[in-house]
Amino acid sequence: MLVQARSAVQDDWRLAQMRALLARRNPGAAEEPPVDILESWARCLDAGLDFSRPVPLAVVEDADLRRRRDEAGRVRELALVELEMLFQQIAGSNFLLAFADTDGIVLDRYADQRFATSHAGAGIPAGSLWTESAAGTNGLGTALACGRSVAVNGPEHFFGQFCDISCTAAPIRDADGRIVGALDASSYFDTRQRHTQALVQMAAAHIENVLLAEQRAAHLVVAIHPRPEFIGTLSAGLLAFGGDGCVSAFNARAAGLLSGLAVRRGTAFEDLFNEPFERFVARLHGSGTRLRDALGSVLAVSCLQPGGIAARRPSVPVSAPASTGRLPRPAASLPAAGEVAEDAAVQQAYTLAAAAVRRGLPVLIQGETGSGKELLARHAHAASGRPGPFVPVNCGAVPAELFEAELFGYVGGAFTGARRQGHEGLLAAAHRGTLLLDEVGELPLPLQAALLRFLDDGLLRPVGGRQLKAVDVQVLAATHVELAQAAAQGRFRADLLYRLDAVTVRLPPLRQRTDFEAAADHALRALQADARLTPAALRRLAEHAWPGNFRELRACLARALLVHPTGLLDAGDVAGVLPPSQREAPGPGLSRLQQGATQAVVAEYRRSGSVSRTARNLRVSRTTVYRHLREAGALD
Ligand SMILES: Nc1ncnc2c1ncn2[C@@H]1O[C@H](COP(=O)(O)OP(=O)(O)OP(=O)(O)O)[C@@H](O)[C@H]1O
Repeated sequence: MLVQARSAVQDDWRLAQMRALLARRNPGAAEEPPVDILESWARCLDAGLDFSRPVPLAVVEDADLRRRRDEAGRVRELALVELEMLFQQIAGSNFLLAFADTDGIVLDRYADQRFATSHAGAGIPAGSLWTESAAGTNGLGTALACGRSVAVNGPEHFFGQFCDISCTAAPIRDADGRIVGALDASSYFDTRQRHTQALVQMAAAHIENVLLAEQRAAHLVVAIHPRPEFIGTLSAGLLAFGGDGCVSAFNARAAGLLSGLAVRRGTAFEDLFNEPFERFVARLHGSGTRLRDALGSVLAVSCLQPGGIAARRPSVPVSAPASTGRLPRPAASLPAAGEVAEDAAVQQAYTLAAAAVRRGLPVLIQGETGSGKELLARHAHAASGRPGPFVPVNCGAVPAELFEAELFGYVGGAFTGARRQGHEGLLAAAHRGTLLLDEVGELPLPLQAALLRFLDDGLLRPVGGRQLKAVDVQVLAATHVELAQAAAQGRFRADLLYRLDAVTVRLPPLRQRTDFEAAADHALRALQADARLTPAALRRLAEHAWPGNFRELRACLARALLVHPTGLLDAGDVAGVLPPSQREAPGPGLSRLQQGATQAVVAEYRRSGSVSRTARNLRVSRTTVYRHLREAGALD
């Protein structure tokens, strides 16, 4: 395969050169370089690249980047959700994740703060071009060129300038088997992690499965695996069949599980399995169907999508997705009209929470009071597609001694004051739905143990009763305190924290949101449809720290409308209803609210690195930023 057109002698010579160079670059490496790397080096040499003369990284214009993002459409949407999931899984390990289109151009990147600002991380901006012919052997370019997942470790990069990073990338294919993009994870060579390649491959495989089902919506899609418990996981093979009984799409796992048989688009069902297609369809159940392949192996089969075939045969029910559920589901749920979510961090929180609940993972929602945690939880429930109800419970509002009975239910006469007929409890009420444990940090310690036990086995033990009851509940938890800190201080069980925070989403406080003006405008119009804030009033509101977030904002505006029923509010009008400490000129002995505002300004200044950016992001004047920075002694 390697440089087939050349003579064997030339090949040997070039191969020896490449091996020698790789060995010189990486003297510690004992192993022979992988064949994908050697082949890639050969392609780079054929393309006329010279490793001693690196070319500058090419970056497309903003307009081109925007057009490409639009064109990537659904694949990009799915890739962003996967990148967010990956980001959570490998967070903190100093890496960068990227999605690139088929031309090798990075459309989106997610990075650890540390890596993003490092020399290597800053070298992989959105819009940068990573084909082999432009950047030599590298994760994205090489995965796109060879059509397989690859890891390119440090010195295996063709150009020396990338030798301190490691990339692992996987191409994404659509239902027709065409490459439609690629995912990549890059980190410093010396801190690379072994499991990253598997995670990236799994993310790409999941996108491929969703594309297969969506692009063959009118076809029968089945999952196959030798062991029924693996149906519904990423190890299952997927096969789509058209009405003619021929394969119309398949994933790589299906080809692997049916190795030895000619799995191709167009192959007839009967060439793969020992049964006529029509008979198979007639007896196909949601799950638990068995099927013998043409080589005699028995497979468990489950119908994921009946397609048009169900219309002809109403006897084909769709199996319920397993809780590992990496199966196609509706698109991510973003807030509805009337709710404000233009801020990128907020949108990311919504998308991530939706992606997590579709996989049945617990989600921990972190955010200040009134920042919209419950609203986000309601959206996550809607996105999960679970048929049961959404049940919110405020862990701080129920007296500790009654909480166990509230949560797990009780049998009649279990304690003084108990109802005669007993009470089913909130977890039972949330069966097949979602339970939100709001202010979960307030959960009394003994109840934390009971909740942990429930999360482990899904069984309810009603107070005073003996009978266990199995329920299916998606648990979400919300908190305004840092639970990790509470766990370190022994106020919260660390093992419960690990169960609840499989995925953590953070809602930014109102003062850090880039959509603050829209939020204020929306809150005002919800109170009085024809009311309006002047630009000066908006600026004045943006200077306030809003420790109570949306709730405080609404209360302030309601007060302003009481005083000014005409509804046209100027800076002075809103200043008049802000808490007193916010109206005074700042002086020594700052109030808590002022301290909050100062902290917010300092945090944003440290994050963005400039006074102008801080002013723009927080929507306050540069003078205000300077004032707070001076107060905090944060100006050099
Ligand atoms: N993005 C938004 N757009 C418009 N209104 C919002 C938004 N987010 C929250 N709100 C409104 O703000 C109020 C508080 O929201 P929510 O109860 O979800 O906050 P929370 O973080 O759960 O509060 P707490 O910590 O006090 O429980 C609600 O009335 C909600 O409708």
